Amino acid sequence: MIEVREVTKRFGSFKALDELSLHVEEASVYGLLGPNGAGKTTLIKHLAGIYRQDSGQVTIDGEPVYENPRVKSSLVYIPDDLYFFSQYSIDEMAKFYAGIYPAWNWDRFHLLKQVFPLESKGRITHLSKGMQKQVAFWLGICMMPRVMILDEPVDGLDPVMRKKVWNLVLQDVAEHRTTVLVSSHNLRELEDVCDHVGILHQGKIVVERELDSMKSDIHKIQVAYAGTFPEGLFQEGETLYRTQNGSVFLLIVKGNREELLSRIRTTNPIILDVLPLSLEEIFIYELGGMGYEIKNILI
Ligand SMILES: Nc1ncnc2c1ncn2[C@@H]1O[C@H](COP(=O)(O)OP(=O)(O)OP(=O)(O)O)[C@@H](O)[C@H]1O
Repeated sequence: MIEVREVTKRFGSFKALDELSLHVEEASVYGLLGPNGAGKTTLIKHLAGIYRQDSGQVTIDGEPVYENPRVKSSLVYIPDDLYFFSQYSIDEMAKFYAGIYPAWNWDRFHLLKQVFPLESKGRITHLSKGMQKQVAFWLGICMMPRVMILDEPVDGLDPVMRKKVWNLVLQDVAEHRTTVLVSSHNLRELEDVCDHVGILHQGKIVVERELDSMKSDIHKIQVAYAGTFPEGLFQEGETLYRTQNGSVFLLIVKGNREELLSRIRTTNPIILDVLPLSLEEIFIYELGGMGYEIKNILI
């Protein structure tokens, strides 16, 4: 389990993380979203034990991460900018990691040759960016980590390989209770794999939600009336958004779906439809409701 408590990190006088708190349950996948410069990589480098926070705590399974070899030996960090020893082949890199990761699994390494179509004797640094990313996952998965920290993980991978890589990671979450934190700009990508998503903005988590409950809690409703809109139909805070086109109203409302619908029916609408709502729309309306400049937060 990953726990970040009131962490602040300054670079000079600039506060990159501002009393940030975050919690990731064991065997779950947490998606970290945010615009450029929000602080995602800075946070991730704290989780990987590369940066030391100015204040606050960063722990994994209750132990501080920074300068803690025991925690690091069960943690895999796949950064956006990968690094491999310049002369090493995949086989040589695997031998190197096998020597430092106690849970390294050679059977997995050989089995995964079927998934990653790469020549394991060639130099890694001669491979393309996407192929090097495949190597990072191949080796990372063989370390049998308890925690995986992934920064823009599938950036550079083709769609087929993205799917394969996510399948492997999610299989470990299900079978080995691996805990995953993944940063991305792509909400659509996170929607398929995460069970929690947090949005980071100017060094703070501004929204954090469990995806299943979020989707069942917010609704897009189209409704039309012969007369005027029955003001007072919704309580304060229930309506996140309302727009009117002639006699038709488009509403984004929070609450129990059946309860909301039966309440609306009592006002005798001439049209009442529930429309599909994407995760992206939910975040946009929620953030808008909180007074954030949405276009600056979600891309
Ligand atoms: N080593 C550093 N020295 C000074 N400022 C830094 C340093 N690292 C990060 N920053 C600043 O901290 C802020 C957060 O940077 P960070 O790389 O964490 O953002 P990010 O959310 O990962 O952005 P992106 O999506 O562009 O990768 C930025 O304003 C950046 O300029």
